[in-house]
Amino acid sequence: QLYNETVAKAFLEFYERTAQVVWNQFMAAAWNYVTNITKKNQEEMLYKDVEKSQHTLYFGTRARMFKIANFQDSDVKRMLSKLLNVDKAALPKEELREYNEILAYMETTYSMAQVCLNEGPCLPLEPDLEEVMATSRDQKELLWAWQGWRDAVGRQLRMTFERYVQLSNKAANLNGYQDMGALWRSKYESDTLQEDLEQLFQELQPLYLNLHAYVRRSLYRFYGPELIDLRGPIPAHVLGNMWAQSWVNILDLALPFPEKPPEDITKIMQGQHWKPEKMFQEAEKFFTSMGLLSTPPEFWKNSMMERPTDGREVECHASAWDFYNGKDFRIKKCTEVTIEDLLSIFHQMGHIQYFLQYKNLSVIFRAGANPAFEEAVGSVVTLSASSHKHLLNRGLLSQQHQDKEEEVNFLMSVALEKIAFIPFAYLMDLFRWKVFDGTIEKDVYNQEWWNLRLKYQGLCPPIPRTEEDFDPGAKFHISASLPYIRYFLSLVLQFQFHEALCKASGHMGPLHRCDIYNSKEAGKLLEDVLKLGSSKPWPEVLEKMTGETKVSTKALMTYFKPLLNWLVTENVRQGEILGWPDFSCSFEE
Ligand SMILES: C[C@H](NC(=O)O)C(=O)O
Ligand SMILES: [Zn+2]
Repeated sequence: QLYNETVAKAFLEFYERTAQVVWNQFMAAAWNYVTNITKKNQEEMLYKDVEKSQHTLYFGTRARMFKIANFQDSDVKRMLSKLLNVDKAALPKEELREYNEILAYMETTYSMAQVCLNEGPCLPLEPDLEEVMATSRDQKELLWAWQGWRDAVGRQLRMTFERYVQLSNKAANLNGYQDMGALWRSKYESDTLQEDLEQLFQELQPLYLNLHAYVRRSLYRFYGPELIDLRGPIPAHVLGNMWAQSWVNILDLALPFPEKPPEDITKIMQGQHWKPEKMFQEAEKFFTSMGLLSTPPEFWKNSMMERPTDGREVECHASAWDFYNGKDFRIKKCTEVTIEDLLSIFHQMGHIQYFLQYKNLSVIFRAGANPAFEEAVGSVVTLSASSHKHLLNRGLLSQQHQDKEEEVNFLMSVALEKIAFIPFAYLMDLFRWKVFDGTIEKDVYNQEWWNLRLKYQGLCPPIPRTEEDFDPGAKFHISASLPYIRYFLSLVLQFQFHEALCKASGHMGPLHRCDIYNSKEAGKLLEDVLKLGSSKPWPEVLEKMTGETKVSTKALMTYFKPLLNWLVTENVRQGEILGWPDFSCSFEE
């Protein structure tokens, strides 16, 4: 029986009404679990997850009966096609339960893991181990934290991860995808995604290789030749971050003009007695200054802004939550009073602003134009918020600091965050796509992980690794089964957005001096994009914002041009070898 468009619209309305309730109940149960990790709360969450999957499956199978090809209404067609992918709900009941238990086990193992000192306290990742990785300059202490974390998390997850891969691929197959990597990539609605990503990566290589060579020299000066080989990869534990994904914490070792050190904004914040709530208010104020939406009272009442002190076990990894009832939106973060955490809160508040802007759309369209758009919104605001102009205006700097040398110092601090991140963000899903498609077999997970870390990031493990280890599992998004290519694409997109919003705000001059704070024009441009959610193909949404339909590295390269010039000159002066030719990391069979 040919279902027609009228029936389809009624079907979608029925979906809409029921989905809001079912999704809201699941989100509430999931929130209760991650902010109070107990067996009971896990059971409650798993139960609500089953209900959500039953709902998804009920509507997903019935959506198949519509011949949408000859429908007129493009929204109806787009909504129905999105319902067709039911993800893990396609698994048989028993396997779905096993899969959900595996997902909960991996994420909980990560969130509860600690590294214990010989005698004395056990340290959690946030804030303790991350603090060690950021501030210690004793490579033995760094090694202790680096190895301890991987022993406590990665090793525990290895076997479970193998079963996770099997069930993920089975779910993907049941939805008509080759493997789970193919299902993840389908969110970008592009049949040239992988080639386009490789192209973007290649364009950014000169910037990364020059930064890598320069930082390697800086680390050589501090740690000496027994630790750093000027022609080789950098050991992964001395970059200021547990995963070497951001190098901003070793700015003091890599400052181009050390005689002009930047002000320590963390110290200034602490000196001004900033508290987490004030950090959240500061981030919200940025958005309202642009004429964008403010957060409802529920946000301030229900968010978790600090690690609880009542003994509750929580998942500290920062995240933003939409409860799909148009009213309840939250951020969960174990906030410390630091500039790094302030910028992270700007990022999370960007997710909240997206939720607020598209809250009146159908639940089916309450998502970013693609996952990278979701990540880019908060990050683009962070580019303005971290500018000297903005920090000075907000009383977080005492002077503008913009002579030529201070400007290079500033751009270096941004590059240590953004440019260092490029190869890490790229390889995270290169690894998982290969695991899902079988290119990387389970008995060489760790060796292949480090092959990619060497090839793309120019890093080696500080000590030989074995196949007892599972180092990728020591990164939150792998334990939580969260795709990561969104962050790579967002890295390029946020500079494209920044250029467009700065232009709209009437900014003149270098891109890195732009601050869109208070710009209603920039706010209007951003609002028009965010309120579309995922209702239109993302190239159309990108064109609305930037006039372009393709992701382009041009804006990013413009932003960092002064730094690249300085880096190339400096690296030539030092006679640096770019890259790490003919090196391999030592590996125990
Ligand atoms: C970049 C990414 N941000 C996030 O998860 O919010 C990370 O932390 O690895
Ligand atoms: Zn994010």
